[in-house]
Formats: sequence, structure tokens, C-alpha cells
Amino acid sequence: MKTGKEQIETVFIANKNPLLVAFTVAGDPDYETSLNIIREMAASGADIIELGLPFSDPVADGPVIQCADIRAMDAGMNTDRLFDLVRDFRADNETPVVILTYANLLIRRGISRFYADAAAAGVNGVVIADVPFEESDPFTRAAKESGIAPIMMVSPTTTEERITEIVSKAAGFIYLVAVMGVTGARTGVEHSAIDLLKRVKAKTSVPVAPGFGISTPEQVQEWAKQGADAVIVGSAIVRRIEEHIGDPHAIITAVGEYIRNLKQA
Ligand SMILES: O=P(O)(O)OC[C@@H](O)[C@@H](O)c1c[nH]c2ccccc12
Repeated sequence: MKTGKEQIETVFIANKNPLLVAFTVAGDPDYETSLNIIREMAASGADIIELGLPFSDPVADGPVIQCADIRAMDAGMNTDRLFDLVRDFRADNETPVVILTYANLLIRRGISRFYADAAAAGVNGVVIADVPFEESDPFTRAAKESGIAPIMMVSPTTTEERITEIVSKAAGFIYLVAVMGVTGARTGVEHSAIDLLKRVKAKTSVPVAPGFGISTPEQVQEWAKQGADAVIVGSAIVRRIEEHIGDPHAIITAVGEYIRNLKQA
């Protein structure tokens, strides 16, 4: 059987066009609707699902995802429930799942235990929003032991030297932070990010996926043209959930329609 990390690699190899990584906060607005949202994202063409494990102090997140974190926590989401959610999704779906969260939640559970439980639930990769490269070793090691891809981040301010070190530890894909600041939809594609994509790709064969501020089909097309291996879209999806709170059916329709639009691009 393939490890979680190998399943991510397989999806990249099987697709010539850039992949779509679709983010949502686990348990937003509630467990059942969230499960239906991730099923719909996969059915509408998302190649990888990125699930945010909500945290009380999400320093890298903008207002849209912060509010989603609060909705999900109020509805009872936590680490155990996250793994239940992945397990329920896995009952009939093989789309790779990457968890996005903050270091505190891994440390609180015990780093090894977090990765072992994640692997048992069917998680393929883990991104930690607030661990600098210098402190990433215990996480990367535990990820490796569990067959989970440690997804590493690079940003426009990362030095050449650091990029070299980061890509040497990376697996699954590399998360290219396309704009400085917090998560949230923006327009256009910054030159510094395109330049960063070229610099990272020159150093590694691990796929590179820009995220932060991507929301329009035009941006997706631009990234495809520039040679991105995937694009990551978060806040724009979460915004569609927020717009239809109280109407689960409308949430699913809006998310599905939006994903299909991006996928076409
Ligand atoms: O929301 P945006 O701008 O589309 O960016 C993707 C992002 O949502 C997702 O990958 C993410 C959500 N929270 C994060 C925290 C850090 C890094 C990345 C993330």
C-alpha cells in the first residue's frame, strides 16, 4: 500500500495540467456540512483537499478564515473530530488530504502521536503555518516515520540559502507563499512570486504550489502559464460558505460551482 506522501506524488505524476488544491476549515460551519463540502470539492474537480484544523490564534490567517475557525470551533471541531472527518471522507474517496494547522495543536497532542493518528485516519500531508525552518526537524521526522508528506513553505523573503535547505527536506509539494501578509483573496499575480517560483523550481523536482491571494480563473491561468504545478485556493472558497450560512444546500451548490469554474481555467 502507498504511503500518504506517495499518494500525493502519484496525483501530481498522473496530471499534466496544474492541480487544484481546495482549502476549507474542517467543521465549518458544522461537521455534517463540512463533510459534504469536501465531498463536493472532490466531485467538482479539486485534486487535493487542504483541511484547516481550527486554532484559537491563527496568526497567518485573514478575517475570512479567522471567522470560519470560530464557527468550526463553536460547532465542536477539534483534533479528534478532524481525524473522524478524514476517516468519514475516506470511506468512499481517495482524494489526497493535507492538514493545515498551527504547531501548538501538534505539540499538545504529542508530535509523534499527531502524525500517527493522522496517518491512520488517511491524511496525506501536513502543513504547519507557524514553525520556522530551524525548528521544523521534530515535525519533519515524525511526518517521515508516519509516511506523511511534510509540506514546507517558501515566501518571497526566503533567502537562496534557505530555499536550498527547505527544498532538501520537502516532500509532496512545496507551498509557495505568493504574497506577504495573511491569507485572503486578492487580484493579480505579483512578479516577486513568479520570480520565486522560477528560483524554487530551479532547485528541486518536488512540485511547487502557490497559495495566498488566489481567487480568480485569470490568476489560475497566469500561474499555469508560469509553470506552477498546482494552485491553492482558500479564502475565496470559505467566503462562499460564509455567504450561505444557514442554508447547507446553497453552500454545497456555491462551492461546487466555484470549484468547477476554477478547474476549467
Ligand atoms: O486564503 P488564501 O489567500 O486563498 O490562501 C490559501 C490558504 O487559505 C490556505 O492554504 C491556508 C489557510 N490558512 C493558512 C495559514 C497559513 C498558510 C496557508 C493557509
